[in-house]
Amino acid sequence: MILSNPFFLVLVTVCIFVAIRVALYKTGLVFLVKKWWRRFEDCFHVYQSFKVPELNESMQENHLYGKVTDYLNSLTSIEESDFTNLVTGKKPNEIVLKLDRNQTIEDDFLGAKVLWETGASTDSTSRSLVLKIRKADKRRILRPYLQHIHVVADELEQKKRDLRLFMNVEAPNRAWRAVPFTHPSTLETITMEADLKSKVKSDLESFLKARQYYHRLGRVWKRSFLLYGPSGTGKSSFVAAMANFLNYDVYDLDLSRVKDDSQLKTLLLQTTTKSVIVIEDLDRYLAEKSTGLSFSGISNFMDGLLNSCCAEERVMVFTMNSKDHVDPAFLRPGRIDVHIHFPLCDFGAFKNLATSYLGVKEHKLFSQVEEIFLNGSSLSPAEIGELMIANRNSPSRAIKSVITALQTDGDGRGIGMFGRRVGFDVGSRKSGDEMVEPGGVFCGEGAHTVRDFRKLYGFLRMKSNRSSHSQSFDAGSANRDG
Ligand SMILES: Nc1ncnc2c1ncn2[C@@H]1O[C@H](COP(=O)(O)OP(=O)(O)OP(=O)(O)O)[C@@H](O)[C@H]1O
Ligand SMILES: [Mg+2]
Repeated sequence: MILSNPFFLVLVTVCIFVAIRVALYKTGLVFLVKKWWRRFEDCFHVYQSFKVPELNESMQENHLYGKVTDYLNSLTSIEESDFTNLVTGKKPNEIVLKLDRNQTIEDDFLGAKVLWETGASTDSTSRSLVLKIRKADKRRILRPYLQHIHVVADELEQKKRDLRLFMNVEAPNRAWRAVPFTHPSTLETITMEADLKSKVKSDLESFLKARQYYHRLGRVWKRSFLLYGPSGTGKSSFVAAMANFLNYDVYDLDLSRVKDDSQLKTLLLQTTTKSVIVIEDLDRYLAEKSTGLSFSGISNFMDGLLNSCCAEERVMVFTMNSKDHVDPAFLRPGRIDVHIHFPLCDFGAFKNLATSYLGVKEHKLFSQVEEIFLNGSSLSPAEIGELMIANRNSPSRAIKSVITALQTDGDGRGIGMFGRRVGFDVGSRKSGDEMVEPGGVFCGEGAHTVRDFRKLYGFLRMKSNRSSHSQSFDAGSANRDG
């Protein structure tokens, strides 16, 4: 009676399925079943195999083997492999997975499944890899798949390499001297508006992927940044952070060591791809006019006009304290693509610094600090950072020392920053745009407007209350600009 009841039968069947499923997953038998299923499925497909030996016929290294190995070790499916090696990576505490011999690893490409088998070569001394592609997919995916491996392996190689810092020297036979570049600054350690930081990040990311795009437009694949702002606001640290993010070498070009335009050309010619070329304090050089370099020499250098071989895949960065007195021709779109303003600290930046330097997100003294910032006082992140580092064992003491410094050294400096912020930017800045392509400008200014008005209000209040402070404001401002 019970057996003939359909509800009972359904219930029993469901229970049996659930029990089998639990048993399969709990015991790991599911992997065995998957393996058998794959073998069964493979019976209905014809595979074509391609061997990638470690050594070629003249016993030299086959570069493709290294690239494929790097590529396979980067696949997430390596974790599914029956046997993998765990080895230490380059970074401290990093552990990476590496395929062992006689393993099979699966990969998906354009909807097709491919298999890689690792094994010893026929002579059993060198190793080899075997790619198995279904015959039905071969024509469609083989070439693009190998191309894809090349691209991914090159990217991985780029990430692995040790960065170098090049400085121009006045030696007869060589233009640049290199030292290892180990600056610890990263985009994460730089205090700047979160929105602006993510814009810079995505700008750099899209630059890295834009080779075809630039070439289609007939443009050299390079991007130029202008970092401007008072001393100690993080411009140089940001250059290092950019280089670390891009994984590019840095060429630090000291213009005072360049005799003439032709030497400048030679220096550019001797830079390599995947590099950040930096000229610090360009405004100072242009103001001094004491070098043998001409306007066209410098602007051609900035354009990377010589030809694509020496300007491709480069990021150029120019830093300035102020762009007010710089000929706008130097700053026009195309010559400088992105302008980034590095202001003195406001309360938001102070809080970010307190979080990273002191580990405090909130503090009872913060309201007092905010009040002082609203009154127009400010210091550079470098100045505040130093006070915090010196007092890092006691956040209260650190914040008190910042308050004292703001009241003494920082009086009126924030107003100077404000004065610059409301001023019009270079001609390349289009109204309302924070970023314009090409020749885009993204400055943190737009987002600050409300805060700026509050600062202006604070400043006017301060001026009317304490007219004697107008002198210290001027001095602060002069200090900053000088
Ligand atoms: N925005 C910031 N975020 C985090 N640290 C900062 C920031 N600005 C400055 N610092 C710290 O202050 C120090 C000096 O900064 P940096 O040399 O980058 O300033 P700069 O703008 O290049 O100054 P200058 O115009 O004098 O060359 C660095 O040690 C850096 O860590
Ligand atoms: Mg600097």
